[in-house]
Amino acid sequence: MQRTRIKICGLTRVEDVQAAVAAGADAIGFVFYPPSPRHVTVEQARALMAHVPPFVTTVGLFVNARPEAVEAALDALPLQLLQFHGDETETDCVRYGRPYVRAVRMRAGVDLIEYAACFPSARGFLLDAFVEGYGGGGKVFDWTLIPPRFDAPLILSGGLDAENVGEAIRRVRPWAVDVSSGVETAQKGIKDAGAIRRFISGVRDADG
Ligand SMILES: O=C(O)c1ccccc1N[C@@H]1O[C@H](COP(=O)(O)O)[C@@H](O)[C@H]1O
Repeated sequence: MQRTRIKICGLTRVEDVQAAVAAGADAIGFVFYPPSPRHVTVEQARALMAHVPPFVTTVGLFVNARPEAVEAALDALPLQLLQFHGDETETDCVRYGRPYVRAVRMRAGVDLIEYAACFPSARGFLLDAFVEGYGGGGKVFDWTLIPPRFDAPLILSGGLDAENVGEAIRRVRPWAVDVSSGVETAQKGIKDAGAIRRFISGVRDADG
């Protein structure tokens, strides 16, 4: 059985980075999108990333960012993977010459196979529920919209938490899962170490 990879996203505090790493996260996401309550500046991200050990992937999340903003982050930070979560085209995503995953905002009518064909350079597709404000909405989408045969690595997100992640893995069998709201305290951007541990246990239980 494949071991489902786990990304914890939207970290804003050192203690949350440490909690995610200690619990066994494979990847840590930083949100460079000013309207988000999880937004971090390049300087904040630099301080947080100093606590990420080797072999934990650092992911930079961007939403319709100006190229200069993405380049400034890439110049200053050891980002290993980019996550484009807005309306970026393939040309927008590929211009940095870095590995990236393309977020797909899932709702009725989205044809994932057709969508993926427009992004042949993507390393994988991150499926999130369609919400106003682009993402991090804590909303689950209809997993039956995912075609049963989909070749690229699929990262499932959107409203996952410790209670539903096991069922999500058993039904979708994604390459990875990604969570933000589902491991937070009542305050967006502030993670709950216990919720992170429970989420990761839920993934491991489903992996068997
Ligand atoms: O986290 C945010 O604030 C955010 C803002 C804009 C785009 C994406 C964002 N987060 C990503 O959304 C998905 C689902 O998050 P959730 O678990 O439902 O809260 C996830 O990939 C986050 O990284």
